[in-house]
Amino acid sequence: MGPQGEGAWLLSPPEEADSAAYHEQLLARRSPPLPVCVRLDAGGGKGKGVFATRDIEEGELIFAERPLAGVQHVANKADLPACANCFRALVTPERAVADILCAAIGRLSGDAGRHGHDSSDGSGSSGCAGSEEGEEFDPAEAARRAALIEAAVDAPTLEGFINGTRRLPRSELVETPDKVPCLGGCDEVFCSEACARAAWDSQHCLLCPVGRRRDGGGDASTSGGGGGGGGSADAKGKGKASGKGAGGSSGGGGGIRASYRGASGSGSGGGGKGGRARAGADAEETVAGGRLRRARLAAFLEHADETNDSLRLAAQVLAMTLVKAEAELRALRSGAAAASSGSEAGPGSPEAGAPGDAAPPAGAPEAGAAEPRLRRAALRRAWMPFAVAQKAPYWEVLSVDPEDDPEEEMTGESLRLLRAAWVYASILGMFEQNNLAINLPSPAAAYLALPRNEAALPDAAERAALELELEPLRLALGDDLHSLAVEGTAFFALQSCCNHSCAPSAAAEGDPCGEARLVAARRIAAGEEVTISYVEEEGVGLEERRAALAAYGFECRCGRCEADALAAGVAVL
Ligand SMILES: C[S@@+](CC[C@H](N)C(=O)[O-])C[C@H]1O[C@@H](n2cnc3c(N)ncnc32)[C@H](O)[C@@H]1O
Repeated sequence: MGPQGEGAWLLSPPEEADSAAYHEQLLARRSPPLPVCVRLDAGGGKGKGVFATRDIEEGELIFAERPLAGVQHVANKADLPACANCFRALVTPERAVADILCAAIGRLSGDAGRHGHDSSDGSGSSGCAGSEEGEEFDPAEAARRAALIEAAVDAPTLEGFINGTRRLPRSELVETPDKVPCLGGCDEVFCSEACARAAWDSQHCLLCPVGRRRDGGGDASTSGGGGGGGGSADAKGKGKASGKGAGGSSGGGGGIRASYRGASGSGSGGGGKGGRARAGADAEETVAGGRLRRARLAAFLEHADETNDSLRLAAQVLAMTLVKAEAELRALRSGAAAASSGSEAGPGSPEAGAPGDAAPPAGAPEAGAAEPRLRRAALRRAWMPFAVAQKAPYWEVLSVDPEDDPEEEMTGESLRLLRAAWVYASILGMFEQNNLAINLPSPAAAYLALPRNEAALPDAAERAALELELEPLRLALGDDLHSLAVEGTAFFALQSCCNHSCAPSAAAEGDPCGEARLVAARRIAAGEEVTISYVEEEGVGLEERRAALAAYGFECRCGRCEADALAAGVAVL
C-alpha cells in the first residue's frame, strides 16, 4: 500500500535543495549564530544529521529551542497542571512540595492509591496517599523517611501548603503563573493571555472543542457560528498516559530526554473521559479556510486522551499547518498580485516563506487556474517544518506486529475520526521517529535549586542561609523531589535532526519554561557529528541497546557498539 488520495503529497520528502534551504533558514534566524549546521547526508545511511561548525567545549550549550508542537500527557495534567502552550507548571512550590510529600507519606504508610490534585485545585484535600504498585516496602527505610518528613513539616504546615495559607521561605522567587483559561472555553489552561492567544492563533482555533471566544473576538481565520454547548471544564484525567520504551517519566532531575520512542505514551489509555468540554450541537464553522464541526473534534480528542498522546500531537501539527497555510496563501496572493503589477516582491522572496513552489502571477495566461496552485504552494510552505522529518507509517515503526497490536485498532478508530488515512498514519509515524519526551522540573525542584541560583538570589550569604534552612526539607523530599515533573511529548525542528549514538556527543535537557537544551557531553571538534542517545545507554549492554533501538529500524554502528561487538564476538552489520 502506498500513499494515496488527497494530501498524499505531504508524505513525499521535499527536494534536496528545498530541504537544504529550509535548514539554512532555520539556522540563519538564530542570533548569535549556532555552532552547528544540518547536513542532508550524515553518512552511514543515517539520513541527515547535525554537525559542529566549530570546536564545542564540554558542557557548552549547543542550542536551545522551543517545540514546534507539543502536548502534556493527559494523566500528568492531573498530577502537575502546566501551560498548554509553553509547559510552565501552574502550581506553587508549596503545592508541589506538599504533593510530593503526601505521595511519600501515602507510600510509606503502605496506603494504596496515588497522589494528585483534587479538582477544586488548591483547596482541601490533596488526595494525599499512594504506594506505587510493585514497590518493595522496607520498614526500616520507611521509618527513617517518615522521621525526616516529620522533622521538616508537620501536618498543619502541609495542609497550609496545599490550601495556600503557608509559604516556604523566599518562595516568591519561584514565580507561579496565573491560570488563564482557553480563549474558546475548553478545559485547556495557560500561564498567560499571551500563551492562550499564541496557542489559539497557531492551532487551537481549529482544535478547541468548544470554540466560543470568551474575549468575544474573531480572528482573520475564523468565521461562522460556534459549535455551542458548554460542558464540563474539569481538566483532570486519570490513568497513565506515557509508558512505551525509554520514555520521559523517569524523573532524574528533569530534562527533555533524548529518547524519541518513549515520548509517545502509546497504548496507555485512561485519561480524559468526562473531562472534555463537549460541543453540543453538530454545527459547522469555517475556520482557517476549512469546514469544522467541533462536536466531532470533541470525540476525536476524547479518543486521543484515552489512547495515545501522539494522536493529539498529530492533530496539532495538522491544525498548525492549516492555519499557517492560510497566512501563506494571503502572502502568495499578494505576491502574485504584486508580480502581475511589476513589483519585485513575490512569492519567491525569502520573506514569502519556504523555498520552491513559485506560483504563477495573477494575470498570467493560466491565471484562472492559479488559485488551486497557490493553495497547494501555501500548504507546502506551511508543511515544510514537518516535510523534512522522517515519516514511515505508524504501523511500520511499531516494534510489535500490528496484527497483535491493539494500537492498530486505535489508529483505525482515530483515522475514522480524522478522515485522512494514510497521511495521518504517517504523521503519527513521524512522531514515533522524531519526538522528544518532555520532562520538566516541578516548581518544587526549581525552589530547592534556589540556593544555587545566583540570578534569583545574588547575595551569597542569603543563598548560604537559605541552603541551611532548606536542608531538612531537602532530606525529607529525598529522591522523590524529581518524581513530580511536567511530562509530555513534543516535536523540535532542530533536535529532530540529531542522530543517535550509544556514546553520544551531546545530551538533551529541559528547563522549567519548556525549552529543549542541547548540551555538549564532551568536547566536539569542528566537523564532528552532534549525536544524542535515543535510549537509555549508561551501563546498558550491547544486546539491550540493540533491542531498544530495533524499533527505530536501524542498528547502531557507533564506536562503542563496534568495540562491544568485537569484544563479544558479535557481528556488526
Ligand atoms: C530523529 S530522526 C534523526 C534525523 C534523521 N537522520 C533524518 O534524516 O531526519 C531519527 C531517524 O534517523 C535515523 N538514524 C538516527 N540515528 C541513526 C544511526 N545511528 N544509524 C542509522 N540511522 C540513524 C533513523 O532512521 C531514525 O529513525
